[in-house]
Amino acid sequence: MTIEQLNTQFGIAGQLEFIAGNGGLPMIQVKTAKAKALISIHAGQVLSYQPAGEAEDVMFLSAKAYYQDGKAIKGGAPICWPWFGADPEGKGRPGHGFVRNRAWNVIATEALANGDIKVTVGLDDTPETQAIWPHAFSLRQEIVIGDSLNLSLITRNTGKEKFTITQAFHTYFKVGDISRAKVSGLAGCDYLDKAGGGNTQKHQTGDVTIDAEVDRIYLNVGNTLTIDDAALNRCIQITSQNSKTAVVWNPWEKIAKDMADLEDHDYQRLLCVETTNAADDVREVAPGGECRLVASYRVVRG
Ligand SMILES: O=P(O)(O)OC[C@H]1O[C@H](O)[C@H](O)[C@@H](O)[C@@H]1O
Repeated sequence: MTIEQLNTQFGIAGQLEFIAGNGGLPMIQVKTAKAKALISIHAGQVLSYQPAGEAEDVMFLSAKAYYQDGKAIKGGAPICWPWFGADPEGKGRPGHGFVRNRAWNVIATEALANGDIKVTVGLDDTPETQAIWPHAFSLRQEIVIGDSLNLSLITRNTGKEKFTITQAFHTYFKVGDISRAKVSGLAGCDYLDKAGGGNTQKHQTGDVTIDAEVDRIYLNVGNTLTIDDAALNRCIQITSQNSKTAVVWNPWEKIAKDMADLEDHDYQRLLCVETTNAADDVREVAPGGECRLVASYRVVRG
């Protein structure tokens, strides 16, 4: 569909507009009394979310991000699906699955009675996806933009055999200074430490602080985590549903330098705190069944 057709069918006057974004990719711009947001239809990915009255975006978006078919967009809230991390079957398929680098569809847009905007984007199986992952599915992301940002990722099994998935909202949060940021809510949890390519189980005591590469899958987590960002003088509260694992990732200096789609110093300004079903938190979806992963983000002060 052209931008004009998208606006005719799904635009909401004064609040939601389709635009040609970076790389000419179709994007959805939302501006309401409560917040503004930018959503890419490519990858079905929220790129930006800023509540009204806040000086800074909640999300980090790389100035060197790719905006092209076949590539993931570095920043915002990429969707890892139907696997998180390396190919679980070791067949050489791409890390983090195959939906973060291809076009999705707009399913619906709606202005809710409370002033929030709801956008639903989705992807169904095609012969191309069947060749990568031989299952029939309907994947939907419901994005509700208001005082908080609520993301629901809904997997429906439209085939005749059960399948299993792991998945993530691989969200990049913007931080003012990584050396003064911390994550609370994970004390007492065990985690798989994947930094440096390792995979050892460790135990978290106290808040998580970052002064080197961090790549961890926390196990048996609760449903509220908080990023305390002293430099921006704000906290971001992350609440989840149907998630027993959370990933904390920061590439630190060397890996950031080696990534073509990050500026050298970006590691100081980003922190991924990912709401996931990862590691042993594997979900089985029966024929006709569904699995719903939910993450909500809210800026909290004081
Ligand atoms: O660069 P990407 O493919 O987007 O992955 C970035 C990172 O994502 C996750 O957090 C993984 O745990 C990391 O191992 C990975 O390096």
